[in-house]
Amino acid sequence: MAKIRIHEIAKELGSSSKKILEKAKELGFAVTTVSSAVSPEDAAKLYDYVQSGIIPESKQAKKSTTKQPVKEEIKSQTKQVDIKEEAKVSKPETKIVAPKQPEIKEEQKIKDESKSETLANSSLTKRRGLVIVKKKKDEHPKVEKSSNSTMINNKALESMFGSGDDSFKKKKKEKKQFQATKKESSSKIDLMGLSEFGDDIVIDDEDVVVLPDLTVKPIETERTQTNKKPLNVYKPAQNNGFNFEGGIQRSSRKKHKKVVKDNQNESVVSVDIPKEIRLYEFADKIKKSPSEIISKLFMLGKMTTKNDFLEEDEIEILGAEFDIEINIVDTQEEFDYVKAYEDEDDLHAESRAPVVTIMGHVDHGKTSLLDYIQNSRVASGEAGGITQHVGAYMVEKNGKNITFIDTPGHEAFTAMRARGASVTDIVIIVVAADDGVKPQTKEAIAHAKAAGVPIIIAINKMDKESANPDLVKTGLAELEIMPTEWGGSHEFVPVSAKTGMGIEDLLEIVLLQAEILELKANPNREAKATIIESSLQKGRGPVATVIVENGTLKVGDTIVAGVAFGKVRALSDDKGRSLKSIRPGECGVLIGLSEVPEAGETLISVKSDKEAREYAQKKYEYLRQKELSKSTKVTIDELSAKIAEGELKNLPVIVKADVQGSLEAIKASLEKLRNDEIKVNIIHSGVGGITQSDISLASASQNCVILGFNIRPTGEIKEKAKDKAVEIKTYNVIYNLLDDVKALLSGLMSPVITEEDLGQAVIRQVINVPKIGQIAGCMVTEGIISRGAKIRVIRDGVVVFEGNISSLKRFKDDAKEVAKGYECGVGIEGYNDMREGDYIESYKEVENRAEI
Ligand SMILES: Nc1nc2c(ncn2[C@@H]2O[C@H](COP(=O)(O)OP(=O)(O)OP(=O)(O)O)[C@@H](O)[C@H]2O)c(=O)[nH]1
Repeated sequence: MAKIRIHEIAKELGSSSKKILEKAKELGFAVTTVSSAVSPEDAAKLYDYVQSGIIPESKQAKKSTTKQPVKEEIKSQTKQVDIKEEAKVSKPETKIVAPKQPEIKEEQKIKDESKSETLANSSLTKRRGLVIVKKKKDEHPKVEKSSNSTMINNKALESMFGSGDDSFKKKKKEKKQFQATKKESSSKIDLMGLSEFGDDIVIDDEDVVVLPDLTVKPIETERTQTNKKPLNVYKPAQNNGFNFEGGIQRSSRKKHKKVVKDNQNESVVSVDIPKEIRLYEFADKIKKSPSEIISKLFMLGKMTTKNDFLEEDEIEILGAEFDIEINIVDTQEEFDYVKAYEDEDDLHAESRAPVVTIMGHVDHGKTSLLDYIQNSRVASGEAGGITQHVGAYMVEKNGKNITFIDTPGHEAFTAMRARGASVTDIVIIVVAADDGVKPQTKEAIAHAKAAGVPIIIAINKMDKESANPDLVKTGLAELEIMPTEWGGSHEFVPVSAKTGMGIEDLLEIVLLQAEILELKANPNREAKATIIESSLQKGRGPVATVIVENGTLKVGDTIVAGVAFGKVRALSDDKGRSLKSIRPGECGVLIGLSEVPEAGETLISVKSDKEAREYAQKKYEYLRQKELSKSTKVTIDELSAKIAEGELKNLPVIVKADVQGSLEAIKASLEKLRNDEIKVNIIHSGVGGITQSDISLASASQNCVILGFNIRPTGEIKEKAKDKAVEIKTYNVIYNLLDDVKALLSGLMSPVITEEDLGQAVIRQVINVPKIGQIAGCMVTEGIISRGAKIRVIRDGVVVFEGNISSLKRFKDDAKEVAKGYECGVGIEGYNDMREGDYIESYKEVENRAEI
């Protein structure tokens, strides 16, 4: 075989002859000049060496080249097995070198690419238009490998086009290096079983090839998008590889957290929260936005506004939600003048007068009893004979004072009775000996028991012939009120308010009981009293009946009672005699307050006007805010209930009364007047006469009525009411007021429709009249058949039709009605299926006014 000269090889390789000569020498070829020639095999080795720079095979190649014939010759010799095998391993390439020169070039190209790839590895991810594909190991001849590479190339492209996802993943993979927001699954592209394709980008240049990446556009698009990322709300969601829902929510929370954290850096780990706090104030205290609080509460089923007051449990839950330790502080203490009063030590205490409440069923004689005790005629002066308001009276017995609270017997005063019992030391329950235990007797006992006060039973009307004290005793025994003679612990005193029988005994038992109770108070300090009733009196202003619990109330004292405050201008007893002071356990009437205090309110004497004003103002502000808050704060349940209420018809009323006690009683009774369809809606109420603004308010509300109790409208007010067509109704007996309202409500209710049967007729014959239809020949069997009335057709006891009569004739004449025992012809509107033997029933619908 012709030898090849070094310079020829150099020429072919595009290198200098000198360099190739050196390379040949390095391979140990016997060459001296560039004109020296080498065998084609050696030339191939030289090619390889120059191109790859790898020597190893040089000597071996030499060896094997020289030994090849030997190997072939001694193929069968076992001694040569090692060499043969070695040769086998190292040979394949050699064998195909010559015919495969172009392939070598191709491989070289690939290698060049690989090399450039290797160089590019560090900056690989910045490149576009190239995809790194892992090469298969050199197990196959290079031709195949080369074609394989082409195939891989094709397959890769195919895969990229066919499965956009995969290529996308690949891109993500690359992108990941410079943007870590998208954590996509890093699944690998499986090309021709090359499961590691697309794996980590740490590339061994022997094993990879770089392929053109035709998916460059999407990548660019995505990159552009990526660059715009800051606006992307889903950003955190992409980060967490879970579900979107959670992702979005978490994202927002996370985002918030970040913002809040900055705020929180101002430290909110533990905070003092006042008991009464509005939502926005709370938000401010815990460094959150009100909307965050509102949405938290909304999740808990509470609809709130930022001005609403939060309830204690809401505050606690919110604290837990935001992980903040909350100490609830009671700010009411600020204006809790009662507590401030009680906090002061009471070292000195003297015995005081007992406060007694008389309770009992209506007409059992409470007022008569008190009247007798007082030696006056209170009962006779009362309108309708019913006590209208709570009064307090004082009597003297054996040089000691006893204060009585007279609670009205009407059921409407239940609430006030309960209140009366709470300031009471002893309760006398009056039971008429001729009537026994009645519902209000039971109620009174329940109140007294609840207040935990001793009960004395006065069996009244003992003068009556029908008096049966045992009836009272057995009735009360059922309520666990046992007389002492039956082994119980309650005193039963038979009395007569009419004759005065037993009344002295009753008073003595009261004093005895008071002694047992050891009632004590300190008369030498500021007064603490309870408002029993209050009213606005012309020329006197707000007037309040009080019972002093502790201390002494004196004229000139600075006082506060709820939102009312002032100086005691005058004090008087129940008979109007002026007093200088009222001692503990005693009662009296005072004037001097800034406004009408609520019945049941505690009154305290304070040291300065400023103090009194501050307390009152703070309480006023507190109540006002509370009221405002109450009107806006609704739970979801309440909301739906309110919507349902919209269906409810209501009677708007304005109630005005002379005294607070009556007003409360009327309001309580009116609120009870309701059913599923209607209710009374008290749009305004107050103590005092009817004012211009009451009229304006009433005229602004449709169908509003002004109800006055023990008050009369003056000429001017009357005029205005007439002008504005506002109805004013005044009363001096509660029953009458309630009856009238009931009647008004009944008018609002849908009428009750009832049926009135008129009569029945049996059909004996049915004839068809052309153009008219069926006419039934009937015999009236009961009552009458009336033409104007409604009818129903009854067949075998079953109603088969209901409607109206179209014609009713007696012989040939039209008839208005046909009575029992007569025959008639009946035509029915729109009904032509009458049969012999059917009954026709005639009836009338009557509308009755509904009553509540
Ligand atoms: N015979 C007799 N009649 C009495 C006695 N006590 C009261 N009455 C009469 O019973 C009626 C009701 O008496 P009141 O004192 O008004 O009864 P009340 O329990 O105060 O009634 P209210 O104020 O409506 O709660 C009056 O007609 C009294 O004259 C009594 O001891 N004997």
